[in-house]
Amino acid sequence: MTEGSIFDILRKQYDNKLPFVAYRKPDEQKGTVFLQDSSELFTSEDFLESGFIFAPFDDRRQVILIPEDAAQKHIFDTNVVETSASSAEGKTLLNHSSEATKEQHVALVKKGLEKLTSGELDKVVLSRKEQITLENTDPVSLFRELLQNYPTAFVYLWYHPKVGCWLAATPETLLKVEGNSFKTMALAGTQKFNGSTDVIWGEKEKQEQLFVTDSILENLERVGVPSSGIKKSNVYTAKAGSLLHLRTDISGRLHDPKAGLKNIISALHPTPAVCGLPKEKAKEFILSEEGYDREFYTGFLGELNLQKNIQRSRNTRNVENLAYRTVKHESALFVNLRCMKLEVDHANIFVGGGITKDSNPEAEWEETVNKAQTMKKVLFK
Ligand SMILES: C=C(O[C@@H]1C=C(C(=O)O)C=C[C@H]1O)C(=O)O
Repeated sequence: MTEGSIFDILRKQYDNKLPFVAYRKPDEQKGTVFLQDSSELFTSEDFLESGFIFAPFDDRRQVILIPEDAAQKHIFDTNVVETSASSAEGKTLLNHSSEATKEQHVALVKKGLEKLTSGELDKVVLSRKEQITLENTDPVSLFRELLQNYPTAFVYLWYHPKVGCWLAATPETLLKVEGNSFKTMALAGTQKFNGSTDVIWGEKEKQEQLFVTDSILENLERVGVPSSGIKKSNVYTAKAGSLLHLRTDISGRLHDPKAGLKNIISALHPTPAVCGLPKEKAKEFILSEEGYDREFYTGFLGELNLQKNIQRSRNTRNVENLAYRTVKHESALFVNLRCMKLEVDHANIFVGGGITKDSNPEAEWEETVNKAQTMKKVLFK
């Protein structure tokens, strides 16, 4: 499939109000498209189906599924994606955030700080929604811009006529499962990228990232993945667009991957990278105090139980093995960050940050302003 035609097909699907998703995984050249053949709203409860899932922050709400057997699948080459207009790189972006929004966010952070200093919470991720007025926005063109600007992110365009249209370039993996091995990451702590990844991190950032790592390890153990079977990288600095984060890679093995997917997802989601600690108390605070609906922001999305044929290695000594193919199931789920929801005449950008007792409300506001640039870069070009 040539890239020119795939974007035309996406536009047609969108104009026909039929569900679809187009995405490209981090650092990959190939993108994938699922085009659903009806406007039915499918859901997943146990994560046993195969397809592409789209899950909200609040895990009591329904998870949307594009089932593999109700969709056409295409692979396309993102390497040749050229955008017609000039690149957004280096443009001065308008800051549409009003003082009122700033005051509101700073007040929310201060409220969070009260719970942190009293010891009720150890960490809480607080966020806001920013509305940007748009004219004649073509989601497919925005998707192309995202592909070009963020090669190391998971970039997607997702649409369902009964739910809405979402795009993102997210740096965060929730869970990758291949056969019986899994990978996840603890990503938290933010600073602006100023030309080098060799930077110094403050105690606040180190602490908030450590909360995420420790909580992931504890929760995995709780669902039967012993810490002895888990590998953990050193903490390192990871670049995401014009931001830097602290990151730890975590990997291990599952006993029964397909049956255990629901278990492991509920152990991870929402991690303290997007919710807080203790999890339920932080979630309660977010739902009652943020004052808006996160919807799918800080939820997760991606490939669910897709079949992959694996040809056995040619190096094997047993020549008979060459005839075998093993079938493995793979899931690749990402946290929905650096995202926006497109409406008829505006976009909603969703941004937040982790608050600990050492947070400075003004600095937390600035962090959300910086995070909003990831989407603004493709909106204001
Ligand atoms: C909540 C967001 O990002 C998360 C919060 C971070 C932080 O608090 O430093 C960093 C990366 C993400 O885990 C967001 O982008 O909106």
